[in-house]
Amino acid sequence: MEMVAASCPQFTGLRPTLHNARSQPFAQHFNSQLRPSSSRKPCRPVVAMAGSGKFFVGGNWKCNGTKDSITKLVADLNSAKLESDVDVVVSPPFVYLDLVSSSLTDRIEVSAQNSWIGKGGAFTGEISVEQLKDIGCKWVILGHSERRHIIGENDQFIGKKAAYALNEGLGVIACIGELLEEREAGKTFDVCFQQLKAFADVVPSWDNMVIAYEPVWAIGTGKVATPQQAQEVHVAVRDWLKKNVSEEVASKTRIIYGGSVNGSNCGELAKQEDIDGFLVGGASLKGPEFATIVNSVTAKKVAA
Ligand SMILES: O=C(CO)COP(=O)(O)O
Repeated sequence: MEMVAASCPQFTGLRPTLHNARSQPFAQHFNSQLRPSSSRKPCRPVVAMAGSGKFFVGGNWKCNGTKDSITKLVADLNSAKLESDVDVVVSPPFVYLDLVSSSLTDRIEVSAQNSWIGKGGAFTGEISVEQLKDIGCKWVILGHSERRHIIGENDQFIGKKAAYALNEGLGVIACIGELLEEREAGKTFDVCFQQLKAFADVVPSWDNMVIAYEPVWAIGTGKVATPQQAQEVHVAVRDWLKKNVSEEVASKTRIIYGGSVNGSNCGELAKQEDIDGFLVGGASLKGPEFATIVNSVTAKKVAA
């Protein structure tokens, strides 16, 4: 890490220098359920490394797996050799969270794929932040494009979920990214900035936030963004944070890339200065390949 700190600005804090409103009334209704900001508890850091600039790799298992396949995946992860200077998180489906959380090595933290917007109660089918913490979850993925575009969550609803989770002490992996037609219309930055702003408007702190840039056209398609395409957006996101939040948040917040990352393309992506890790879908279901992606931090060190 020392060699990296000496030569790579992104590990020193001296960095050079992207909806669907299915039901606005639904989101508005729950706005009123949130406590006013003045009565919120200050954000409790759950993970000491958040904001440290450490490489971050998350595995989003989405709606995949069975008890048998997940038990095997956990065994593979438990025996994998992982570079030490990487934050590693896996995100199983809700029903397997407890199983994973109780059988996975402490080396890897566990994340949920969603959380309720406020305190639990009469919300059929939802899972509260309090319940996630109860079973050892440290993180939650919010704003994933599948929830934005398939389930219909809008920017404000997602922002409020993030604010609630952060206030209650969970780390948030906040996803942003453009659709193919938005990219082709030259709106990539506009879309990402609008999604970012919805987070920035409400979150109490960026200390436990990781931003995942996931171009929707690259998710599950095998069509990975080129390292240059990803780097270009990561730089723009960092610049937006610098101008609209603070220089410190811009330099400390990890911006990770997601979209068809695999064991073969991770090295070239990791070398990009502003790519601070990955959010991996399909390839995270294979323990050895996921380990290769985690260990792509070595490519970053060499590049630095
Ligand atoms: O959506 C993703 C991670 O959240 C990326 O999925 P894939 O890696 O399967 O493209």
